[in-house]
Amino acid sequence: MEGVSRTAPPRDDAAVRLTGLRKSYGTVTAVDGIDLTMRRGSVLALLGPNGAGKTTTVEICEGFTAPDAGEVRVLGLDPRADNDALRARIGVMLQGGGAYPGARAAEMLRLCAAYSANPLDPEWLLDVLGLSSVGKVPFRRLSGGQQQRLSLACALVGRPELVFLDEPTAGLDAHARIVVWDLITALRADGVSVLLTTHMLDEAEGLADDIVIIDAGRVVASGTPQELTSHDAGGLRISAAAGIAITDTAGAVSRACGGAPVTGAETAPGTYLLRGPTTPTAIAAVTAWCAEQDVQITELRVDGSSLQDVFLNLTGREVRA
Ligand SMILES: Nc1ncnc2c1ncn2[C@@H]1O[C@H](COP(=O)(O)OP(=O)(O)OP(=O)(O)O)[C@@H](O)[C@H]1O
Repeated sequence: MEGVSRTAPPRDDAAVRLTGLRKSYGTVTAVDGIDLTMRRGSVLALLGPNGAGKTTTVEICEGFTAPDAGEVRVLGLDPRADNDALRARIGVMLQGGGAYPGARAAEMLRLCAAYSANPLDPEWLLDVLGLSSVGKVPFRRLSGGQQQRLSLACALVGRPELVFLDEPTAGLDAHARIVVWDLITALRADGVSVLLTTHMLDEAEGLADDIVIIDAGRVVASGTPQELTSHDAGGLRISAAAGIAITDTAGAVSRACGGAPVTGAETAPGTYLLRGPTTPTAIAAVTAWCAEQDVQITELRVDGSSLQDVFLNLTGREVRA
């Protein structure tokens, strides 16, 4: 309009931006105030134990689930209000194929490709994912791993700018898993943003630029794999009878290590973590103290600062709890 100056709204450069996201199902709080920013062109892994709220978060981003509260921006758009505009720009890996179970694999992929103005070549994608030989097989007759790979192909065939992958390698054999990892790496090199959920720490560590660990619907840690692991100093993990005086053990280790700070905690009955030095002197001090107290150690392990340890320390659970 002449004489009216319009200022374009600022472009949201994040692939995904979540602010104060909440979602409950009846009395169950699935997402309890998640804030998250995902950079465009990056791979972000959402990690968390079962029931942490990963799938709910992703479903909200995809526009399938409405949040109770909070703001959601995906490629700068509202996934529900702007669903049509967004649908053409994102790829979603639906569990179970999200398709007519009678459709043949290649047919299904071509159908998905037909929704896009500039799709990838479906035959090429079938080949890359090792599905060429089952192109004529109906979806329901494919093995679980083949169905999984076809779902991935359907998510990618439209050349999305951003793709959501909910446990993309769950149930795949080692070879297929590597194929999928290579594909995700290639997508990232092409500038595609990838948000994946996973229970596999090596997958998150190997693929992701950024990791967000969620537990009970909240973000408990986030950062690059290096940032997450460098904050955790590690320690000595001990298994012995329940109820030993672990603070005394910590004191003995500290004295042996020249007064270095050492803290001790019983993380589960009979399982202890001594945070502090993990040197041969520290280990010798632990075994000497246990010998003096007649405490039988059944396991003594040096915890490095692996993502597994970070995860365990933050959530108190193994990844598949
Ligand atoms: N449609 C639903 N109706 C009721 N409760 C639900 C629904 N979807 C999820 N929940 C509950 O919300 C919580 C979070 O579930 P969600 O599936 O988001 O977790 P998750 O981290 O993806 O778990 P998993 O790794 O087991 O898939 C769980 O307690 C779950 O039982």
